Amino acid sequence: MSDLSTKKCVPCNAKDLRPMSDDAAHKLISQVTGWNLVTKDGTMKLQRTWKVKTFLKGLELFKLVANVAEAEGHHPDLHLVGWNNVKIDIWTHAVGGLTENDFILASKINGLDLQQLLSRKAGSN
Ligand SMILES: C[C@H](O)[C@H](O)[C@H]1CNC2=NC(N)=NC(=O)C2=N1
Repeated sequence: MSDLSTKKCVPCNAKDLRPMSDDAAHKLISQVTGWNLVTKDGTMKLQRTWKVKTFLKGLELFKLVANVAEAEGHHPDLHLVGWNNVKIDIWTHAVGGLTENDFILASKINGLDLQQLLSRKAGSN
C-alpha cells in the first residue's frame, strides 16, 4: 500500500475518471489521519477541521494549503468561520464524488507543518 503523499494527482478531466464507491472510500480513510468522510447533498467528501491562533494565521494556513493544491492541480474548499475555525472539504467536482486525487491532496496537506498556526487548546486539530 504505497503512501498517498508520494503520489501525484491526475487531471480531473480524464475521460475514465469516476467517483469511487463508499466502500473504497472507507478503506482509504485510515490513510489520512484526522480526516473524516462526510456526505452533503448526496456528495461524499473528505473533511478536516482545525482551530487556529488568529484570523491571520488561518489565512496563512490557507496559503500553505493553496500552494499544495496548485502544485497538484487539485483544489479544496476552504472555510474560515468565527475568526479561528478552519474547515477544509475535498472532493472531485468533475465527477461529483471522491477519487484518489482527494486522498492524495489530504495526505499532502497532512504533511504540512501547521503547528505554529494552531491554537494550543485541546481539540485544536
Ligand atoms: C483540468 C483540471 O484537472 C481541473 O480543472 C481540476 C482543477 N481542480 C479541481 N479540484 C477539485 N477538487 N475537483 C476538480 O474536479 C478539479 N478539477
